[in-house]
Amino acid sequence: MKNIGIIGAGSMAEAMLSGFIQGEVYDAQHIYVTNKSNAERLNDLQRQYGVNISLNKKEILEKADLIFLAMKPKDVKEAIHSIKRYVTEKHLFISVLAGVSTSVIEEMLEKKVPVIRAMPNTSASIRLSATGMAKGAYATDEQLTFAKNLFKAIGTVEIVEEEQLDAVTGLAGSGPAYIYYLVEAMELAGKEVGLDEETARSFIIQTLYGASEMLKQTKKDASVLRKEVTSPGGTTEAGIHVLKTNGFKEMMIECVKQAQARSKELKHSFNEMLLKERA
Ligand SMILES: NC(=O)C1=CN([C@@H]2O[C@H](COP(=O)(O)OP(=O)(O)OC[C@H]3O[C@@H](n4cnc5c(N)ncnc54)[C@H](O)[C@@H]3O)[C@@H](O)[C@H]2O)C=CC1
Ligand SMILES: O=C(O)[C@@H]1CCC=N1
Repeated sequence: MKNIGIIGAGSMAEAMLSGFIQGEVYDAQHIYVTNKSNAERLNDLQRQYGVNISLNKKEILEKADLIFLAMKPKDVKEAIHSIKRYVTEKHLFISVLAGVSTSVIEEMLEKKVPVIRAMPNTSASIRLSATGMAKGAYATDEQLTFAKNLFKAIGTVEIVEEEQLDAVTGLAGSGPAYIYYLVEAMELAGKEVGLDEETARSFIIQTLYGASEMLKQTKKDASVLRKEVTSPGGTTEAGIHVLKTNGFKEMMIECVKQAQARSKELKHSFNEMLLKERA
């Protein structure tokens, strides 16, 4: 695929194009970005990354053969309506939209277009995304392999059943935000235990990084690694007791389940919409 077109120039789009450029997967000159009408945002992206920009959807579809859909789910219908007349057999679509199934996109495009769904996260911007991926009815295995290799350049990729993408969204698509929220709490804790902001932040980042690498490199269960930290009657036990007695695990499970449920809600709302339109 020579050129990519990214429709929707927001947080996820920027994370991906940044990763593609950093990973030398696509030169900026081969990336075309558009959004609904925010020329200033597009100019900022062009200044920062050197990508091509245009508010002319026809131009984007003519220039690019690989098209990323990266608008919010609520905007997908209008976005697809604005491009479908320009879609040809040269196009392969990769959608990163939460909760919008490939069949819905195919129906909105009114063509048997190859569509692949990817659920990355914003760590793609530093090429450390965790991406789940599934192909639609008209995408080939070769196209799925191409898409997988593309996202492997900006992190890890797991091919899943499309039905599992709601779970992937809840766990990993939204996952960075849970960690950032934990860090916000730890930063407040650092302040309350008498550390200045910069010192606390430095300790927190290294502790998170170290724990992440311990999980990755030792391949030990988190419960085992936690026990290795927890001296009987020591400081860790005192801290973990607070988490246990306040339902920390139960809250995290519910957090992920609610995010998955929202992804399913989005999916069902689009299916309902299409059913009504067919009627
Ligand atoms: N932000 C994240 O961490 C992740 C987001 N996603 C998915 O990526 C998509 C975008 O999310 P964000 O980047 O956070 O949203 P965002 O609001 O930052 O970006 C959305 C972009 O779509 C553009 N847009 C809206 N209507 C359009 C139209 N008709 N034509 C062209 N562009 C249009 C907007 O101008 C905006 O630039 C969502 O579907 C979300 O589910 C997926 C994984 C992670
Ligand atoms: O919050 C959202 O809906 C998007 C999808 C996964 C992460 N952000």
